[in-house]
Amino acid sequence: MQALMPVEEALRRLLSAARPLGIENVALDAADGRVLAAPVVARRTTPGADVSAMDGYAVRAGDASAMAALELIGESAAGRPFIGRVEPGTTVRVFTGAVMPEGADAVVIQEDTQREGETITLTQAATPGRHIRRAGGDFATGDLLIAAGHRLRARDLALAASADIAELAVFRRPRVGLLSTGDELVRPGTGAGSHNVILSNIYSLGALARRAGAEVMDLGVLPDSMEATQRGVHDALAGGLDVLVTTGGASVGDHDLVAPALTSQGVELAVHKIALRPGKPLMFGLAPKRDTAGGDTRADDTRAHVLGLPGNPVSAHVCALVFLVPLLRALQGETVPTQPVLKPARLGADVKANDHRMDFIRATLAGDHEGVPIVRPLPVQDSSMLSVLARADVLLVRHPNAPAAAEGEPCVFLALED
Ligand SMILES: Nc1nc2c(c(=O)[nH]1)N[C@H]1C(S)=C(S)[C@@H](COP(=O)(O)OP(=O)(O)OC[C@H]3O[C@@H](n4cnc5c(N)ncnc54)[C@H](O)[C@@H]3O)O[C@H]1N2
Ligand code: MOO
Repeated sequence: MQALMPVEEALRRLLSAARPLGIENVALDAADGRVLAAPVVARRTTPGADVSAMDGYAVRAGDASAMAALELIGESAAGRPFIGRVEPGTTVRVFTGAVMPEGADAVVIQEDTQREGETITLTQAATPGRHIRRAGGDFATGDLLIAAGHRLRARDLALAASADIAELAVFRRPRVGLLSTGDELVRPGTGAGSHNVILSNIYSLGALARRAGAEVMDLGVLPDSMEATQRGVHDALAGGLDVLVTTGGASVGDHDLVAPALTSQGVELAVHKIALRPGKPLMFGLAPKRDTAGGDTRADDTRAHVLGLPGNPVSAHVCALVFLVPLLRALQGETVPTQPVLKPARLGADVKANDHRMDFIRATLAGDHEGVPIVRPLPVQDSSMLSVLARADVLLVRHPNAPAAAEGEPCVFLALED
């Protein structure tokens, strides 16, 4: 029997071929979830001046003891500073965010004062520097705020905006095509016969790919003929994709035509069959260079990445989590670990010794053992059963040839959702 390639080696080959795609500028409100291609550097100092942090009165701390009576000489509001100076014995009304008037070095909050006409009596003494936000306290012009390679979150967008930046340079979204194969497949909602299987993989793979930042296209279902599979692969590769994902037809049966069809279209398979359960028949290769003479002026790498996934829905999902999502992240310039990110847990049941395939076992996560979560395998592990996958919280990961382990022993798991 041919030795199967370890998962780590397959991932290494997949990621070593992935270069970040081109760069585009997008407005802030379109940048959520995109990966920065250039660092965000502050274009201003914030706050731009010393400002009040509270509604109250700007005073000179030296003459603002408790029960001091000060003459009110003006007002400073956010965006409308006071022109003038706080001299001894005087005060200026300030509001939150207002520039501190010259001469003042403290703010007494409104609740600690009494006002009678233009006389402000302090019921609390002022403390120097109290309730003042210093100029540049948040950041200063030229500060590095966010490094390139970072996936932007909601708060990063607000930070960039506050630094006077309206557009960000981000890596282009990968264009992913999903090509399904199998005579038996019909679309959901169309009343299929018992001999049919409902097309489901594109929905899980499409959602995972979109969440990982990709643009996803459904390229339809191919019948089980060599000619149709070759033509389908050819047409898909001609469509300017960055990643082509096929599902089904990956194994060794008479109808498993994807590997020969890919090879016939010039795809060099760097990975074919790996030591993974579920997901043994996985394939990965690079398509031939695209002919850019036909008007395709993109500057980035023109070789599409091709992932051939098994048809079994759980196998396809696990392969997408372990291979497709990291590939999409790498194509967007994110730093990606070359191994699945596994978290520690304790076993909630005995498990038997593993064979040579790395095993991703559908499992629940419940309770904890001294703060470490407890993982319990679900009783049925058939790679066709989506109800079991949906019921699972995590995938318990068993390394190749791991010995039997008892309830309570340490183990590791892969999260099913980010
Ligand atoms: N003799 C052997 N048989 C099999 C082997 C093997 O090594 N030797 N490997 C098994 C393993 S492991 C897997 S996984 C499957 C993978 O098979 P294929 O990738 O060729 O998948 P298909 O045969 O096309 O389909 C399997 C199963 O999944 C259903 N399917 C396919 N596409 C979809 C889709 N888009 N949505 C929902 N369901 C889909 C299909 O109808 C089949 O029921 O091979 C084992 N066999
Ligand atoms: O690898 Mo298959 O995916 O075990 O069912």
